[in-house]
Amino acid sequence: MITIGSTVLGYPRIGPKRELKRAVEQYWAGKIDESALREVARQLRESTWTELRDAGLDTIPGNTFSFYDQVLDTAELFGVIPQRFHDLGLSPLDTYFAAARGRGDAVALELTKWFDTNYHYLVPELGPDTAFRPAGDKPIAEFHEARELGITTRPVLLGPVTFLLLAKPTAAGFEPLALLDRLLDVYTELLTRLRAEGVDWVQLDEPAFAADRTPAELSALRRAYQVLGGLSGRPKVLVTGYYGDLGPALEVLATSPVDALAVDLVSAPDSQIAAIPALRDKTLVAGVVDGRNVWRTDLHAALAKAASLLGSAGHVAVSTSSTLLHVPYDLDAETGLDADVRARLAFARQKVREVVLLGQALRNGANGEFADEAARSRPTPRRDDHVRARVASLRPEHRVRAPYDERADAQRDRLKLPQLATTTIGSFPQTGDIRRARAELRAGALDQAGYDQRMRDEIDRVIALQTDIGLDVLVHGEPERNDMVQYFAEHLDGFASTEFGWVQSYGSRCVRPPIIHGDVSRPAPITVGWSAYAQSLTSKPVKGMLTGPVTILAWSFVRDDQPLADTAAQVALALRDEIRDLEAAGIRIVQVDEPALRELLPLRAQDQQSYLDWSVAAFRLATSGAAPATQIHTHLCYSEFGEVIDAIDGLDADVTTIEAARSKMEVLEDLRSAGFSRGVGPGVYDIHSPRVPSANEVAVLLVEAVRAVPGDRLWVNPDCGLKTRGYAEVEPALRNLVAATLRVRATLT
Ligand SMILES: Nc1nc2c(c(=O)[nH]1)N[C@@H](CNc1ccc(C(=O)N[C@@H](CCC(=O)N[C@@H](CCC(=O)N[C@@H](CCC(=O)O)C(=O)O)C(=O)O)C(=O)O)cc1)CN2
Ligand code: MET
Ligand SMILES: [Zn+2]
Repeated sequence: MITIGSTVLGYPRIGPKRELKRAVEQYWAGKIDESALREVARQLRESTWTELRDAGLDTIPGNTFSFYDQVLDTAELFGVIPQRFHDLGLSPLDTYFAAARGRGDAVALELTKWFDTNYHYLVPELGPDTAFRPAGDKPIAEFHEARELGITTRPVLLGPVTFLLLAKPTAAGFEPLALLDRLLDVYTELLTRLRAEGVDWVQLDEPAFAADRTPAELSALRRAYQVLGGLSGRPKVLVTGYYGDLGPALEVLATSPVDALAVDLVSAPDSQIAAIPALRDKTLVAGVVDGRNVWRTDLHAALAKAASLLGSAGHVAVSTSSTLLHVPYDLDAETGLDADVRARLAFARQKVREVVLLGQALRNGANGEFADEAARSRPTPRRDDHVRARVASLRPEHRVRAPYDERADAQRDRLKLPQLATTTIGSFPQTGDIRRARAELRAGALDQAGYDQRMRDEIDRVIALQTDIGLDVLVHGEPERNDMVQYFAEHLDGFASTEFGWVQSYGSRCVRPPIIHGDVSRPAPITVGWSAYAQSLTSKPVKGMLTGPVTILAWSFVRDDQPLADTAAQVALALRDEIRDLEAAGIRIVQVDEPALRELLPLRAQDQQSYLDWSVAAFRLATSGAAPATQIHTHLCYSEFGEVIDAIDGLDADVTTIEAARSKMEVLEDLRSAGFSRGVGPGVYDIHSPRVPSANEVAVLLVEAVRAVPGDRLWVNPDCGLKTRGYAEVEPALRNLVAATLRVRATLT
């Protein structure tokens, strides 16, 4: 019998030194050709497979590589890249990239959050006329490519039901799930072909079932795996449902004719496994090594967890709780980490070793290597008694500001802003010059004073440009920030930053999530010097710019020895002090960004209220020390916010700027029905696209917005920061934004 043994459910693919990011961006820039790009990709796959084999895993996932995104790969595989991209007449690879990034009038597929992670996928567009066809052979080609190296892989595919649930309908009222039978036909064809090519096992990922699902969706799952499990001449099928508890889907899958199920025992330790007799015929892949965080596994506890399944399943294998896509490659690449912090960490490569040790121990009992690794010391997190005492002494009044009306009056008198005040979200383009300056500082080719001067020069330029364009509330442009979370992490105690800990966020864009390993405090002001410098250049208000506590947690690896709420309160106190210092330096408006507020929302409704309670409380703790005359803004993006609209109201920010351009201002209706009565800035410029909106387009959106929000509470701004764009687009777009505002403002009384 072919058993799974020890395995991982997926692996990073951007390259240990971001080789794929660099190659793809060079290809887009016309600096390398397709064959050079494909060679980089091939080498990355080869080194991944060889590394996983040499580490001693029993089975190795295949098809985990992607040039951009695995959901887009699936759409391509089944021939449903929308026609507008084929009409461009490009090569298959360029058609694929056009769908990812847009080209000319062919607007890109929508990019959206992947479950509760900081990864973003491209949303397939499906309609009643969608016809699937087996259009690609990526999983098959990569299977052969590995086999030629003597390595047998288990191709990983996105499961059919999750694929449909992630898609968006092209016609109102259409449910992509109605396409299930058509889609199962092409999956049937693919599985049959994979078997014929020699594939023993395939993995079908159904993470959509870690969230609440309707009875209709659960029966679609049942139907899908009755059909696929019932095929003759198919590979063995492993179905995964990671990022949480499978809930009722576990029984559905257990009673379907598939061979193996992977369960996430890290996020959902109390799963109902023992109560499901049907699992006795199946292989259970026990996800006991955390695939989403960077802490070393407690090997004894993990082994006990896996062993406890032995009576419930026909066979037990050991694995990660999810794909390893969300963790960095290799702890050994880091040379600057504190030894006590390092001793608590495991990145992808170290997690593979943990899985191997656990697999061996489950089969043959713990060996010496297992015992050594399990016994290796695990230093306790750094304690800061001052911070702990401060958090313990918090009272409800530390989370309440003066009533909004009172604040609004004080702010109106102090700021004297026009109706439809114009502003931007904070960052201006991160040019090659800015990044090079930072790289030179790191390399020692530029000293701190020289670096600071380059940043001040950039702030001079950005303030002058905004003044010339005629914006009302200015920003300093955030040139000094490598990333809106990492930058704060580098200036707070209790955080560690990595040098090479890159994790894919979308396409070629990566982040280095910081690690919150101990109690958090602020040794010195962080942003005050930059904001005060920018304010010294202009009489218009310059917004102070901070990242909020929820987003800092969401985009970091967070200690798991205390509730997130406690860590959030510590971060919030540091921000509260920063706001006080900004006020003292003459800053009149402070924006506290919370783009990840929606992202961290738990997948299951039963867990959501307690999350919303602590996250809103953390934001209020951060901001409520501000004087009534200080205007607090917040900014939200990258999600549909309808579901959390009450929480947004609960933030009690004076002004909320929110992504809206692509959804044609739908959020205004959500805000209105929630009785939201403070300032709002629905984005009128889609910064995710290189397209420059015309003044007319912006005016149309504004005319709609003034119907919903009175002019003195309506703000005009782009959807998000401008850091990923170039000046060639940003400058005309902002000029059009201001022109449109002046036009619409003139129509107001
Ligand atoms: N953490 C986080 N998550 C987020 C967002 C975000 O802004 N931050 N935004 C949303 C969308 N996600 C995004 C994620 C990444 C980027 C992004 O632009 N990332 C940059 C890296 C940003 C960075 O860390 N820059 C560093 C390092 C830059 C770099 O690559 N330097 C070169 C050298 C510089 C040169 O010579 O050009 C090198 O190290 O080789 C810096 O500026 O210092 C990239 O992948 O290109 C944008 C959006 C949601 N999630
Ligand atoms: C992803 S939200 C970004 C907010 C930040 N202030 C910026 O403008 O870049
Ligand atoms: Zn944003």
